[in-house]
Amino acid sequence: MTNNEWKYRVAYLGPEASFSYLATRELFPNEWNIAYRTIPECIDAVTNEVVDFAVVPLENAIEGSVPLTIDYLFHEADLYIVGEIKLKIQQHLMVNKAQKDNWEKIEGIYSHPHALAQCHKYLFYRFSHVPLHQTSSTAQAAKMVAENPDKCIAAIGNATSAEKYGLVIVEKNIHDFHFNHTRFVVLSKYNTRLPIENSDGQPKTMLMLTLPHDDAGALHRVLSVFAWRRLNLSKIESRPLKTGLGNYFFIIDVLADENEPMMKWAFEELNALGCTVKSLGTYYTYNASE
Ligand SMILES: O=C(O)C(=O)Cc1ccccc1
Repeated sequence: MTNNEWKYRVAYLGPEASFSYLATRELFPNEWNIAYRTIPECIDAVTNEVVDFAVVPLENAIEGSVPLTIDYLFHEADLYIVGEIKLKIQQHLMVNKAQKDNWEKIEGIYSHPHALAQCHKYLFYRFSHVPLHQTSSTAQAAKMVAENPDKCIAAIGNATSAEKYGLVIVEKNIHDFHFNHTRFVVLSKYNTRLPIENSDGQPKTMLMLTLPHDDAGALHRVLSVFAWRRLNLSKIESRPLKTGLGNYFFIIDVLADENEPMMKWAFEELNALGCTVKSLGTYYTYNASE
């Protein structure tokens, strides 16, 4: 991505060695990557043009969508997805070197809520009596454990964070399901596309859609717009509109380019049906998983 005069500034959920950092480094190895404390701060940095891109987690294979990312994109931002990366996620239990012989007596386990949830069974069967504490990221948990050598506590995160913050991994691969991948998306203020090498060449378009109010069969009609045009959907999900119980918006991923004629006509028909549709743009996926 580097050209000679300009280094892109890329926001990620820090600190260094988080999974978001690993995803960012895969896609932007030579750029100027900047750590932020929360996902909304990463998104705001793009909106306010403090950075050129943000890399944020969107969906995990075990835990499902990252609601904070999806809701913030719908309610608070007006950005495009310009690329995607799929990263294999391996969660390990790690402690401070000073506590390495006491690790079975840990008094607290710290991590990002998604990481804690990905290890739910392990934690339930192995450490059911130990309080779990949420941190802003897995790397933040590792950093905190490193800064508190006197406390008998553990973090859950990746091997890079153990190395970076000088922790000892005491149990490897504690996530409950072997297939554990996360989709991270690259956000931009502009509807461009990252030139992703080694993508599978399959364009994908993410739509955010609201149905006309109280209209029986509305979702069926929306799906038929895609179905008879043979536009393949890879995801559909509803999220609360936050205007009252029972009010939702839909996130729909279509395996097609938004500029294809079939897609243009689909947008027209959706509008004619009374839907509000917003395309977050077409992008390609980089597969960093093994
Ligand atoms: O906490 C991190 O390291 C993140 O980047 C967020 C996250 C957490 C768990 C799985 C994937 C991403």
